[in-house]
Amino acid sequence: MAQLPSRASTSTSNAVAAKKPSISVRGRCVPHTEDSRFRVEVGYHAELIAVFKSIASKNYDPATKMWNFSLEDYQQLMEEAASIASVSLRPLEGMEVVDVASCRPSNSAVLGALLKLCSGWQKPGATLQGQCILVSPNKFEVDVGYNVDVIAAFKQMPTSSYDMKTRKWSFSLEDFKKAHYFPYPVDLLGGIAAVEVEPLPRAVIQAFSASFDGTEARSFDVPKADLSAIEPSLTNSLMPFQREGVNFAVFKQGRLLLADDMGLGKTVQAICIAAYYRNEWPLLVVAPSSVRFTWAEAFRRWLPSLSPDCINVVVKAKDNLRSGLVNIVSYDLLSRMDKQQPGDPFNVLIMDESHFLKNIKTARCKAALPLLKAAKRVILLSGTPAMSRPCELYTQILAVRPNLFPRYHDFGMRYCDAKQTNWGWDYSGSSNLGELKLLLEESLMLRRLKSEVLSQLPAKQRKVVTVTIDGICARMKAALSAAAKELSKEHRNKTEEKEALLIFYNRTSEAKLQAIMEYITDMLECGREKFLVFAHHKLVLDHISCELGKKNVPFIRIDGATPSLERQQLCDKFQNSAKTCVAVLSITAANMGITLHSADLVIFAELFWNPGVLIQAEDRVHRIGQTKSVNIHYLVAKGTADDHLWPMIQGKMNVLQQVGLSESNFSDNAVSASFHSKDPKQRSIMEMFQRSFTAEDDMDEAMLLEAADDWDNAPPEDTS
Ligand SMILES: Nc1ncnc2c1ncn2[C@@H]1O[C@H](COP(=O)(O)OP(=O)(O)OP(=O)(O)O)[C@@H](O)[C@H]1O
Repeated sequence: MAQLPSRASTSTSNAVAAKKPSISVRGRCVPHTEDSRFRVEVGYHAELIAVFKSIASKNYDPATKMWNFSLEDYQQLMEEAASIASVSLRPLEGMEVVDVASCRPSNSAVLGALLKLCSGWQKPGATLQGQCILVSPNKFEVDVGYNVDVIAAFKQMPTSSYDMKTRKWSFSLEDFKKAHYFPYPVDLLGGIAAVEVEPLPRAVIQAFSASFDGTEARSFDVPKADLSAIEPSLTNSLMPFQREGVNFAVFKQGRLLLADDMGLGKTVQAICIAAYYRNEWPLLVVAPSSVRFTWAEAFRRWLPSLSPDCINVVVKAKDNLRSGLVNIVSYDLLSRMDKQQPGDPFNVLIMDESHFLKNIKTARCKAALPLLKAAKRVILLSGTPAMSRPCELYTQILAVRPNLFPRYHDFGMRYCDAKQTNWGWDYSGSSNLGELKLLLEESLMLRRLKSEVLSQLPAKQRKVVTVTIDGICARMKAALSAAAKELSKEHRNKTEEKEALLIFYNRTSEAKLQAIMEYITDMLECGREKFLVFAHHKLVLDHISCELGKKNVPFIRIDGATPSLERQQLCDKFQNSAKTCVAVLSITAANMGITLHSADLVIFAELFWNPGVLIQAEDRVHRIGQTKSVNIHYLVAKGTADDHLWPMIQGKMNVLQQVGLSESNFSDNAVSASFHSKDPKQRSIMEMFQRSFTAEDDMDEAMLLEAADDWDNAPPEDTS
């Protein structure tokens, strides 16, 4: 049996002395040629480079192979460098010395040693593997199988506690310092050859350094920002939670992911945060193309002192991206303006609907990343930062805190349940979601739910309405069952499988046309004054519009073909005219950036595979200003692709809920149970749906949308 250190032998001084990290890289800060800058003369060290890259004012000089920075960032750089145990930087002469010891009394040694544990903990011969997981801001758990030596080691920890229910041991972070207890359990277990315990990730240790230390202010003690320089008409309009949002942003030095629920006023908060940094403008707002003009309108409303001439909405790729004090551009246009980008960096950047950045391989993300890297203030906005799974958060984390997870693989291993497959690594899963939620909230994300901050906002009621397709003609029935049969076959490859799914989805839209219109007619006849109808296929949108026209029902329609400028006018018409009672909306083109809360009913004529998009669409009515209880009706037809889409939506939603990114629960509806098919053949189709639509979602979406367009452009089939 391995010899365990006795409690007496782990007195603080001995343990720390024994574990004192050795410094492998020494460097120094010296004044740079340019005024108000300094450079760091130091040899190569990967972690230190990651710190350098995270500093807003960084600049690399290829001639000298040295990094230089603005003096404004001196304190931040020295503090971050101090947390790397093996690095020592001599302070800048003549500058106020950053007394790391006084910043983090006794913490830096502990922290440095903890960070050192993040590498080299693997034991190739270990037969029992475990993992440390953060379970609250000051507590972590060790998830490891039974081993008598491990239990003995755990019992030596002063704060250890055993949960009989979960059968897990947990320990306090803060007591590391308080109890002068060192080393960490991973080290304590170091002597047990058969056991390997993965420590907390480096990002967690850095983000929660205050908890190890217990002296620094934690983010819930966010100080009140001084907003006196901002025009009072704006600051006085802020609701208390919005004011807290601005405080948080200033506390985080203007770098954050504001992930408030849809409709909580992220726009006004972002404008106020940007206004706080007004002396660093020009400002760039990157938004989906459909909401560019809504942004311009919001600046005029909230910052009336800003001359309208200063607002530049970019509409063509050859327009000047930098001609205004406030510049607004769409993601797609930005990716076509690459040539213009080498210019002065934008110091202040707002990225609306930042989940648009979820795939690093897309042109829009590639175009945005250099701007994000160069910007000093990065304000990301999204009510749904991840639409279906944690890997979608990575680029947003990288944009706000580049040094938290410089390597995607590390993030993937920890939070995406990364698995090696024949085709490479698969990061589409999820793991340690509780820890990820804590980490995001501590380091970069602020998310408030409507239920928390708007007690007066009425509830949202969801209902699954089973519609029948019994009335469809025999030919269509045959086509639908052929599509279902085709899907249940063995497929040679994923492309074939997806094609079969698409055909089934498209056939479903045709089959539902009649039932959808019957339901809408019922709603009109039973006196529903105003409601939204969302659909995905053009065929369905056209059918609804045409039938409403025949019935002389005034309606508006917003789809992918509606010009951005017209969208706001149509919304105003719907909001202000009592006569306009239906809004016919495309799920993909009208799910964001618009307010239609004069209605209190939303009907989904079709389902969509991405639950984030559905929730966004629902929240066009469930937002500030809504006074009535909101009803959402999902029309689901048995015997169609809906049987499979609905359980898939529920599954994805559960993952988002665990990471705190959705309070919406699609599974609490009693009706939903009936959509889990018991037929083993159908079940396998459902699994196929899940498989096909979980990997490479972007590709799927593009492919699906394209396929749906092709389908829509084909002559409609007889629906009688
Ligand atoms: N402090 C405020 N005073 C008055 N109206 C407000 C305030 N904050 C927000 N609103 C209004 O609430 C509505 C929702 O705000 P906004 O569109 O900014 O929400 P959001 O969080 O960006 O939503 P989404 O994520 O859906 O885009 C808008 O009509 C906005 O004008």
